[in-house]
Amino acid sequence: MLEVSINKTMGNFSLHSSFSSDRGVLGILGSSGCGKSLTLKCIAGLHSPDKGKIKLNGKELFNSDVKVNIPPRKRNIGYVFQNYALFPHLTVYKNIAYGVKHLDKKIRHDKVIEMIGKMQLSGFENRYPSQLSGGQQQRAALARTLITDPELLLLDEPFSALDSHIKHLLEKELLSVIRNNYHGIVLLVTHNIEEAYRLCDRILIFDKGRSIQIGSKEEIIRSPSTLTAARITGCKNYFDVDIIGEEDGCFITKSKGLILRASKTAAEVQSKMVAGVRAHDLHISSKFTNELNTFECEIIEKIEGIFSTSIIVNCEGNIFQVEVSKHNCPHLMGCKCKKLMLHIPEDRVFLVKGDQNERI
Ligand SMILES: Nc1ncnc2c1ncn2[C@@H]1O[C@H](COP(=O)(O)OP(=O)(O)OP(=O)(O)O)[C@@H](O)[C@H]1O
Repeated sequence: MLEVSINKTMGNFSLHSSFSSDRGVLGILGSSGCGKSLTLKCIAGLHSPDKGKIKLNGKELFNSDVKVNIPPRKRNIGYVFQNYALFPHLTVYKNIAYGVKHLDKKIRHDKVIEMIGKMQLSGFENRYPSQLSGGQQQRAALARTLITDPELLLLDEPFSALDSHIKHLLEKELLSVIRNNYHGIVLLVTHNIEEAYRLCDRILIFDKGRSIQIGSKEEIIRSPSTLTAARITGCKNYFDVDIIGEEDGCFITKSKGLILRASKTAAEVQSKMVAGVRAHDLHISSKFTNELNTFECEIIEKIEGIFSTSIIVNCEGNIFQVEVSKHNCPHLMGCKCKKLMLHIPEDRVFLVKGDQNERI
């Protein structure tokens, strides 16, 4: 178990990071400059927090109250950076052996060969980093870290230096390598919600130096706690609403001409809130229906993607983006009609507090 509760000021930036994580992959998500890497560096011991505590599997790594600050090399933490940080003048074999140079020669050799096999680098032992592909460099960097048996693995945007077409393949590969060979705690920093969703069990969201929400990925997508958390996790539709009543376990909300039902999930509801709904949770149809939370809407624009189309509609004065799969709704693609029915499932509408500072 990793427990972090730290404060640090760097120039005019203040970090307040507080979360805990057990085994499995925790994705750290947030916009640029919000303190993700700084948090990792504090955990690894490369920066010292001004105040707070860091505990790993019951061992105190940092505690400002009793002046504990274990040096980085004694923390038993593996750190893989964006650019892999392999030694350019050492071969793959020597790069991997570097982390266990204190071991007896024979034991060290056996360990390095075993790790080279696990990371599918057999045959590349004598190559230099410049003679490897991005994926091979990434696996060599991971091998060099995992050979030290770290209790915690920190991955700071390990895919950012790769082309997008091989990124997907390498993500899958990295994940299976980690799942098969590593059973500790993994923190993975990423900008990308899709990547976080594919690779992680839980997600931690950062905003302006603060950790603002942690939970299972399903929970974070279903119920973001703030407008920023909704936006960072890719929500396209949000609008101001007044809460005008309650009925059958739902809030009745009003936004311009739209009276919308929202399941009661928000912890604290005030009279004015922001309602959000994800583009892929909305349904549109050309057939008229009287179903609850279903409204007539007018098509403003269609933005065609490879596999799906974004349909922008005006519904009672509110603009919604709806994601429609081309495969499932081919009839909507060629549809020339201007009016459609928009269904907004009540259990997919979340309510968060409005904050003008959080608007884009
Ligand atoms: N050594 C430093 N000296 C002064 N300020 C720093 C230092 N390192 C980081 N910062 C500041 O701390 C803030 C957080 O930086 P951090 O690297 O943690 O961001 P991040 O969330 O990882 O961003 P990105 O996703 O762009 O890598 C930034 O405003 C940055 O300018």
